[in-house]
Order: sequence, then structure tokens, then C-alpha cells
Amino acid sequence: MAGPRPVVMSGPSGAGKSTLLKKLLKEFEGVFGFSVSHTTRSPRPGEENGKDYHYVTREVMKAAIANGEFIENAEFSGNMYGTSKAAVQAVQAKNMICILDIDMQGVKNIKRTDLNPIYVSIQPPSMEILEKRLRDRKTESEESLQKRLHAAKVDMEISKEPGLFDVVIINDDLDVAYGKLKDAVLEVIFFQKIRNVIATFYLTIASLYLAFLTLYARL
Ligand SMILES: Nc1nc2c(ncn2[C@@H]2O[C@H](COP(=O)(O)OP(=O)(O)O)[C@@H](O)[C@H]2O)c(=O)[nH]1
Ligand SMILES: Nc1ncnc2c1ncn2[C@@H]1O[C@H](COP(=O)(O)OP(=O)(O)O)[C@@H](O)[C@H]1O
Repeated sequence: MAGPRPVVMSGPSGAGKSTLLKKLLKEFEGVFGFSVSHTTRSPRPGEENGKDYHYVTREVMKAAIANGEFIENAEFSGNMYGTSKAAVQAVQAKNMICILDIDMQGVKNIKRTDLNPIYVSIQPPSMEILEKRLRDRKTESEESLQKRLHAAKVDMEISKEPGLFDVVIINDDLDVAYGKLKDAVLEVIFFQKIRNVIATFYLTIASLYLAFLTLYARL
């Protein structure tokens, strides 16, 4: 796929993916753009339709998947989640680096596409800390929390698979983890800046050439 390499962030629910990627989107406004997924789960207080997720019914999501509108989709903790082609294209059309926040099934499915992202795994320091963070976040019912903890155990095991992720970050101290995330995506930022400089250079040359032609035609 053309354009800068996207960044895939994955890891157990509660590991800190949203917290870290929001920091990145804020510090590098205009450089990174978030791929807004579709989900059948209900919005949490403070979440916005079209910004955090596109909140849809199972019927709508299934129809869109059948229509070939999704790059990948998965069932997580009793809900459907998926990345639409339009979500990624919307970011890439703005010449921004696309960031995807997806689960392990999503990672495995994206690996079968031509998206070619950098794969970053965000992991909690321990299951105990993960559980505490999820409880303190106060977004889950006991049932949903248990499902997430179960999925987390599986995720933490699979993440050890060599070569699955380019970088694995243990999110213990937030600032340290954020520093590591920035290091991981630095290469993409660097090439994005070079691309922009080249694009500006060619645009300037083209404008000068047009101006010259207009002037020449008048003489
Ligand atoms: N495969 C896939 N997973 C997604 C997508 N969007 C979100 N997820 C994952 O779904 C899981 C649950 O997300 P969410 O309900 O927002 O809970 P949270 O991660 O605990 O904040 C997380 O692991 C997300 O990374 C998507 O488009 N595709
Ligand atoms: N390094 C950290 N130390 C302490 N709390 C954290 C840290 N990173 C994230 N949190 C908190 O843990 C909870 C889960 O983080 P969140 O970003 O929602 O995880 P995810 O998006 O992976 O589900 C949130 O309440 C967040 O404020």
C-alpha cells in the first residue's frame, strides 16, 4: 500500500494502548492519524461516535463485512471490532501516518494484507497490575472484566512468539513506555518528514515552471 508505513498497536485490554497513542497523537498532531474502527460495543462515557469508534449494530457490521468494506475484523469479549478500508484511507489521504489499535486476531489478519505496518505490542508489567488498572478504569462490568483478563493471558503468551512484533513495550512507568514508543516510531516519522520535504520541493518546482510558462506565453 502506498504512503507512509502504518503503526499497529496491540496488547491486552487495559495495557495502556489508548493512553499511549493519545499522547502520540497529541504530541505529533498532523503527523499521526487514528484509524477509527467499527465496533458493536456500546460507547463509554466520554467516547465519541466517529472519533473513538464508529458504533454500529451487529447487522450493519456483518453487512459491511460481507460487502468487502473491511481490511480485518474480529470478535473480542462478546463484541465485533473491525478496521474498514475507508478508516485507513481517510488517514492516508491526509498524508498522515495511520495508527491502528487492534487485538491479536487483528494483528494476525493484518499480517496477511499488504499494509506492511510496524507492529508494536504494549504489555502490562503483570496480570495483577493489569487487573488493578482495568478495575480502576471503571469501564467494565465484572463479566466483561473477566473476559478481558482471560483474553489478556492468551495475548501475553502469544506476544512472546518470535517475530510477531517489531517492538514489545512493557508499560510500567508511563513516561518510560511513551519514550520507547516514540523510539519505535521514529523511523516512520523520519521518512514521513523526508517525503514531505520532497513533495514540497516538487510542488515548488512545478509552481515555478507554471509561472514561467504563463509569463512566457504573455511575451
Ligand atoms: N481486530 C480488531 N481489534 C480491535 C479493533 N478496534 C479495537 N480493537 C481491539 O478490541 C479490544 C477491545 O477494545 P475496547 O472495547 O475499546 O477496550 P479497551 O481496549 O479495554 O479500551 C482491544 O484489544 C482493541 O485493541 C479493530 O478494528 N480490529
Ligand atoms: N503506565 C501506567 N501507569 C498507571 N496507569 C496507567 C498506565 N498506563 C495506562 N494506565 C491506566 O490504565 C488504564 C488502562 O489504560 P488504557 O489506555 O485504557 O488501556 P487500553 O487502551 O490498552 O485498554 C487507564 O485507566 C489508564 O489511565
